[in-house]
Formats: sequence, structure tokens, C-alpha cells
Amino acid sequence: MTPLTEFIFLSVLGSIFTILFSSPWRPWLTKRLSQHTVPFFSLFKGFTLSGPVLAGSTGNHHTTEALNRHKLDTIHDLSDCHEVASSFSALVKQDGAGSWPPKSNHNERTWPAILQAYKEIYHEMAPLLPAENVSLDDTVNEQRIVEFRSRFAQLLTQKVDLAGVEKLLRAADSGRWDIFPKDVYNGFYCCLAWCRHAYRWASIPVVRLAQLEKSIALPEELVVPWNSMQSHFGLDSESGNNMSNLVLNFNTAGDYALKINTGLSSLVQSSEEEFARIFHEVEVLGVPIYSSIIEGIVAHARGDKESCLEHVRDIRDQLRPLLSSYYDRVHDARIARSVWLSRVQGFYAWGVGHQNSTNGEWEKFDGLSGNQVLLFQALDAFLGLEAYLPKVIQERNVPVLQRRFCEVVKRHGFRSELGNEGIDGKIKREFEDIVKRLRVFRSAHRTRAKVYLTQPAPERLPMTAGKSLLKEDMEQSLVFLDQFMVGRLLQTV
Ligand code: HEM
Repeated sequence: MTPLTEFIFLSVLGSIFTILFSSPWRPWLTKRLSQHTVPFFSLFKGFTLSGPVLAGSTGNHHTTEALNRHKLDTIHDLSDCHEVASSFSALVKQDGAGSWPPKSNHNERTWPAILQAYKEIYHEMAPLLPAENVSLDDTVNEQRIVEFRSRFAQLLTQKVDLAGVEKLLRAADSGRWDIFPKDVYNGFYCCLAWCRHAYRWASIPVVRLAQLEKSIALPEELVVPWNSMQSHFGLDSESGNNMSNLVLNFNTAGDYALKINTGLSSLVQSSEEEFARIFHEVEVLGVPIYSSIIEGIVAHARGDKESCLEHVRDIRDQLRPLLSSYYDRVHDARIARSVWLSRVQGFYAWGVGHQNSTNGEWEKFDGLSGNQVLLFQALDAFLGLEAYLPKVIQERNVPVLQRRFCEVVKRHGFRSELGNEGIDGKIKREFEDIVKRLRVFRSAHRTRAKVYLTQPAPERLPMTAGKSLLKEDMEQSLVFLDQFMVGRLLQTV
């Protein structure tokens, strides 16, 4: 097949797959795919109705946890031998509070007393954030935004001891994790990110008036600790990111913590949670993949090609349950199309900035996007693909230890060195299978993203969380967004 015919084929396939999975044919399709008798459809083995099949386990939380713990120990044991293992180990130790996905403590009763004020403010402000009936009137919206922000600012002034918070952050920076444990640091980072995004939008659904703001003066209680924590994670955005707002918004038991749509219907609340859960689950199911990437690289460096083949094959197999976390959720029955754009997506956007004091240029920060997910960046690096995100965007949104891990994976990637014959050829074909699965994902993602982005939202201008305000209408905006998605699909070879 020529690249063009293959591209058209994948696009059509992605659309058919999406339509079938959103239709009453879903149970039939799932059953057929799980039997994987048709070679091409073995790509989909592992998809289930209720969520991913966790390889080698009964699918329960504890088994996955035990499996992941074992994988993380293996990586740790290799960390004296190879920098690819030591860079992931450093990520787990420093940002992950000893685990992956990172441990995030949302039980404020265990937090240092001085930080509890932020959680109290969350509890008070969260019910005021969603508007059950959104207004199209700028005057009404302006009043709502002003009231929300002034109540927020008032509570921050009354309750937060900023000097005390700064002292605690300085203690963390000097390694005093005994008084500010890392899992609490992560939970607080998430809470702060929630507060900033809530203050930024002041009303969900996001409205046109707030979208047109160019900059925002956030209260210092939300600025000072944020700057300190961003510098800790090696980031320089005003906006939250995939880690701060999504991955860290789940505790170790997998409970969803800080909410956008408190008090709204169960359809809205479950759509919000299901969407957020994908980003956490991808990192849970990603652990065996990170481990196989690392073990594959180490085995290759040692010239142990049989073992290298096994590890690359494992990545291919683990990708099925991992991608099903996305396929099984991103459809109308789990994430309602009628609510996602207005009531979920907007909160994760940012779209304001400031004048850069060094070069005088206006710097605008975008919000969150799936393009910040570590798993896809690490896989791309292992396949030898160029990074999807430009360096400056990575430095804003992808924590430095994650960036380093991907750089090391890319540097030690060996795909381009493989020959066509013998064991090399076998490893090469496993790589090709991984590429095929990623292409099917990218193609299906293109179709599904379009469906969600084209839902009516008369209160706002076309916008994605990851690219901020778009073109004047959604049709032109989709053309713009499609360039990224098609471009990446074509690069995935
Ligand atoms: C309905 C929800 C979603 C919509 C509408 C959507 C939309 C988009 C759009 C328009 C892009 C291209 C522009 C950009 O880079 O920001 C993109 C990129 C991307 N998205 Fe999503 N997204 C959604 C959910 C997700 C989820 C749940 C994941 C995975 C956990 C994900 C993973 C990615 C990745 C990895 C990219 C980078 C391009 C690539 O690797 O193909 N997205 N998304």
C-alpha cells in the first residue's frame, strides 16, 4: 500500500470502528474482537465493555498494584546499570513519591495544618463554579465572574497564611520531606491547580467573556506557591498540566478527588470523572510498558536479542489493554457528547498570558491536552519518532524528569539499527505492530475528537484546552486541528 492509500484506509477504519463502538453492535463487536480469529483484528484483542483487561491478572486493583510494584522494583534494580532505568527511577522517586502513577494525597486531615485552608476554600468554592443554566448574556456572565472571583480572593486573604506556606515550600525545596511529604506535595499541587483554573474561568461552562480575557491577575496566594511548585517540577506555564490537573487528581485507591461539576446531574458528573480517569489509568497501565521499554533497551545494549524480542513483544501486548482505557471511555455512553465540551473541557483550558520581561513579547499559555501524556511521548521516543510537542511547549507542560526520561529513551532507541533477517527481523516486525496500533489509535482519535468538538456550545467561542481560542467557526477550527492530527498520523511509521 502507498502511504496515501494506507492513510485513507486507516481513516475509514477508524471511523467505522468508532461508529460500531458507539452503536448497539458494540457487544457483538467486542465479542468478535476478543476472539481475535481475524489476524488484523487481533490488534483489538483485550478490549472489553467494562474496562481494560489487565494482562496476567484478574483485573482487580490489588493485582495490578502488585504487578506494577514488581515492575517498578525491576526498573529500580537496573538503575545502577543503565541511565534509561536510572532516569525513570529518579522520576518515580522524586515526582512519584516512590510510585507510578505518582502518589497524590487528597486527605487534607493528614496535610500540614497551614495548607488545609486551600482545601477548605475548595469545598466552599466548588459548588459555586458550575452554572446549571448557562447564560448567553455578557452582563449576567460578567457579574457571575466578578462575584465568584471576589469571594475566592476574600477567602484566600482570610484563611491562607502565605508566609507559612512559603516557609513550608522552602522546607520541601531543601529536602525536608518529613514535614511536607511528597504525596502531600503532589495532592497540594493538584489542589492549587484546581484553584487557579477555577479562578481563571469563574464559571463552568466557560463563557465567551472569560475566553476573550488576555491576562488575569490571580491572587498572590495562588501565584506564589504555584511559581515555587512549577519550578520544582521544571515547568514554566501559568496553566495547569496533564499531571497537575488529571493524573494527580486520583488517590492511590483510584478515587477521583477535586471536581468541576459539584452538584450537577449524574450524567455530567460521571462524564467528567470518566474523562479524567483515562489519564490516570493510562499511567497505571503504562507501568509494564515503561518497564518493557527499559528492559528492551538494556537487553539490546547487552546483546541479548532473544530477551530484547520478548520485551518489545510485551509492549505490543500491553498496548491493547492500555488503549482500551481510551476506546472504552471516549464514546457517548461513558462520556456524554452533550456535556463534554461545555461542562468538562473548558475547565482544562487557560488561554491567558503576560508580557515576557526579557524580550517584551506577549506570552500566552495554553492549557491541557492529551499530547502531554507521558506514555505516548515515551512510546514515540522508543519508536524513534521526533517528539510531537515543540521544546518550548514541553518545557511549559511536561515535567522535567518526564522530558529527561523521553530524551534518554530516544537516545538509546535501537529500532533504526535493526537488520531485516533473523532475530533482528523479528524485533523489527514487533516494532511495526506497535506502530500499527498507534496509527489505529491516532486515526480513531481524529474521528472521535471531531465528534466531541462539534457539539453545540453557544455560550463560547471555538476553543480546545490544549490550543486555546481557535478560528472564528468550528469548521475552520477543525481544519486547523486536523493538520496536527493528520500530520502525526503520517509521521507514525
Ligand atoms: C474527547 C476528548 C478529546 C478530544 C476532543 C481531543 C482532541 C485532540 C486534538 C484536537 C489534538 C490535536 C491538537 C493538540 O495536539 O492539542 C489531540 C492530540 C492528542 N490527544 Fe487528544 N483529545 C481528547 C482526548 C484524549 C485522550 C483521552 C487521550 C489519551 C489519553 C488523548 C491523547 C492525545 C495525544 C497523545 C495527542 C497528540 C497527538 C498524537 O499523539 O496523535 N486525547 N487531541
